[in-house]
Amino acid sequence: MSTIDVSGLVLHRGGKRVLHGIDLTVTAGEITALVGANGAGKSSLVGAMAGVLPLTAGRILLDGERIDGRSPDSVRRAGIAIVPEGHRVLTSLTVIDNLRAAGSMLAPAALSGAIEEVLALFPELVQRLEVRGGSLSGGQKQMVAMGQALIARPRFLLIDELSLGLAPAIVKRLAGTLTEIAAKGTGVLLIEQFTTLALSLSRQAMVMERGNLVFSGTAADLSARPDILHSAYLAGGKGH
Ligand SMILES: Nc1ncnc2c1ncn2[C@@H]1O[C@H](COP(=O)(O)OP(=O)(O)OP(=O)(O)O)[C@@H](O)[C@H]1O
Repeated sequence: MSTIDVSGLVLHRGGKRVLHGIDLTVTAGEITALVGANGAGKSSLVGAMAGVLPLTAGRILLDGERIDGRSPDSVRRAGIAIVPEGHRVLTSLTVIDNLRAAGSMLAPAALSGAIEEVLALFPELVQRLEVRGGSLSGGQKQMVAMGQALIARPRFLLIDELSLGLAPAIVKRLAGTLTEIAAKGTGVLLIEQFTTLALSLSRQAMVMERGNLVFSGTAADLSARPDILHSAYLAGGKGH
């Protein structure tokens, strides 16, 4: 079974220690939820796993091979793609050019096959291929952002906030696709502010509090422990 294994991950940002020794495993073919208050360190963790933020200490293994210290591009080529917070797309490029740009490392035949696969997941985009990114709705932007991450057929997808700023109907629709992506074998690490949604989609779940993991187990076990979530969100100072 394909896995990402993080151990002893310590990270500093702006001279401040923000992750204090994280151990976790993300497994292919399922969704793992990562929840916690604002500032708990979720984005920092995902940034470190994607090669964007350099570790102070610790290791990140992809199928047993070390990937920490590699560039974001190299991590991506190894099979880990990130959907950054805020459903960012290239606003002046059309939808099709956003997808082409994300797949520029692929040979032309592979690229058109990969674009077809993305459009099969997000058929709403078919009618909007020539629309500029900046003119899309938030939900459509998130589809493009997810499509960009999926274009290189990653083994793992790290999603920093699926639902932020999106209408509930769109979130539900995107959640369905996420389940489909995981069922096809991709491992998904899902940061999500709506814990009920995150836990309903996930098999495993983790809770972060002030740079530490304070829970790691099944989503079902966490759902039965509202005290853990309550205290994690209070610790952040901004209740959810
Ligand atoms: N660019 C940065 N430079 C310095 N410190 C940062 C930077 N970004 C975040 N931090 C700090 O890192 C810590 C973790 O923040 P991080 O954004 O990873 O948390 P988060 O759980 O993802 O929260 P959010 O949901 O608000 O994104 C916080 O103390 C934050 O102030």
